[in-house]
Order: sequence, then structure tokens, then C-alpha cells
Amino acid sequence: MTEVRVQSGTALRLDSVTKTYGSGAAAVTALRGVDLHLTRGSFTAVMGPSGSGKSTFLHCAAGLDRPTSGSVWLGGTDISRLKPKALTRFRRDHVGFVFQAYNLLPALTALQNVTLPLLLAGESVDPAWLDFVVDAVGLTDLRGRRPAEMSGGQQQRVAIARAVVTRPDAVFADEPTGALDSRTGRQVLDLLRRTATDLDQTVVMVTHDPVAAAHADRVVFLADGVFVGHLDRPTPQQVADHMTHLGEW
Ligand SMILES: Nc1ncnc2c1ncn2[C@@H]1O[C@H](COP(=O)(O)OP(=O)(O)OP(=O)(O)O)[C@@H](O)[C@H]1O
Repeated sequence: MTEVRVQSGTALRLDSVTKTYGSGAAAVTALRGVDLHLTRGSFTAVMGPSGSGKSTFLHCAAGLDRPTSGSVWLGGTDISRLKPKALTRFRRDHVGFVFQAYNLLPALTALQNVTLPLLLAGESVDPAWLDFVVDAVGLTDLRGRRPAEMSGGQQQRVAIARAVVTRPDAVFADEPTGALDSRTGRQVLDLLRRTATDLDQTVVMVTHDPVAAAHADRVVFLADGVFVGHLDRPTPQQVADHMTHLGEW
């Protein structure tokens, strides 16, 4: 495969991405031509009414699913052209995920959970970087705890550290605060924001929550499979008002 580098500073780029599920009369087009260009170190929230294509967007952008047409660039690689095995490897090495369920391994300590992606990738651990990440997410004193010995917010901090430890091209967060109370949720969102600024990570978050979305630099809105606008550094009320214009959510 020829690899073409995109302009430096670009972490994620979607060009005319479409996604159709099924075929014939049963076909459902979930994305109808999505363009998005995110620079490194940005924190973007994606919002849209139910069924507007948010999960489909996330899956295509993160290499969990393939677009029907169009291309998805992560760092310097067009992942829409990778074969399944290469895509799996690329995802493991270049993409970070944070989900509503923390998906930590219960038998491992916080630190072991954080370093697991490096071990799976066969990479050695850079102790200075690991210390930096662990400190950045406030886990220094919890390194030896197992998931069952941590609060939900603490577990999500482990998941965030695990997502960024490989220095991925982008971190995708799917409702990362969905299982947390509002105060803990705010702390996790502040952490995602600092991940973008302090660790120069590119964070893309799908959420239904205007308060969560308002932590991002930019909120982009999906409706019926296309991006229909954005707000920069909005208040939660501005996000909620915009969503109300888009219909049921
Ligand atoms: N595997 C699939 N097979 C067929 N149709 C699908 C599939 N996944 C999603 N869809 C359809 O694609 C459209 C977009 O779905 P998607 O899950 O991306 O929306 P969403 O914005 O994430 O919705 P929600 O906010 O309700 O989770 C919907 O019409 C949905 O029914």
C-alpha cells in the first residue's frame, strides 16, 4: 500500500465518508458524505439527534468499521484502504478508546491496566512518559489498586491513561461520563480537555449531554448523516438550543 502523508498537524481527516448498512430495499444510509478535519491537540464533541449517525461516524473514524465510500485519514494513514488485519494492528497502535464502561481487566492493577496496550504492541515502557501520564490523570497514589478498589471516576481515569499511553493519533470517547455522577463526570471531562492540551492528544467525543459537549473546543452537529454546523466553546445552553432546532434528541 502506498502511504501518503497528510499535512503535518492533521490528526484526523474524513473526506466524503458515506456508510450504508444492508442493501436493496433494506439499505439504510447512516452517513451521507461526512467531511471533518481535526488538528492535533483539539478536543471535539459530536452531537446529533438519535439515529443521526453518531455511532456510525465514531466507528468509521476510529477504524472499527469501514466506510462504504470516502476516506478516513488518521495521522498519515488512509485507514479506509487497510485490509482487516492491518486495520486491527493500526487501531491497536494508533487509536485510543474511552467507553462508558471502563473495560479494565479486574485482575490487573491500575498501572498494569495502563501499560497493557504497550505490552500488547510489544513496546517497551518509557518510564518518564509513563510517570507523566499517570501523574497527569492523578493516579500516582492509586497505581497498585485493582479496579474493584477504585471509584467509577478513578477507573475512568485509568481508562484515559490507557488510551493515551501509546501516544495514539486520536482518542475516541463514546459517552465517557455516561456512568458517572455529574461532579465526577466534570472531573473526567476536565481530564479529557487537559489530555488534549497538555499531552497534545486529539480527542473526539460522542455524547448526548450538552454539559459534556460544552467542555470541548468545538461541538459539531450531525443530522441525518451529515454535519450541519458547529459551535466553538459554547455554553451547555447554546448546545441544548442548537439540538432543539435539530429535532428529537
Ligand atoms: N448495523 C446496522 N444495520 C442497519 N442499520 C443500522 C446499523 N447501525 C445503525 N444503523 C442505522 O443507521 C442510522 C444511524 O445509526 P447510529 O447508531 O449511527 O445513530 P446514533 O446517532 O448513534 O443514534 P443514537 O443516538 O440513538 O445512539 C440509524 O437509522 C440506524 O438505525
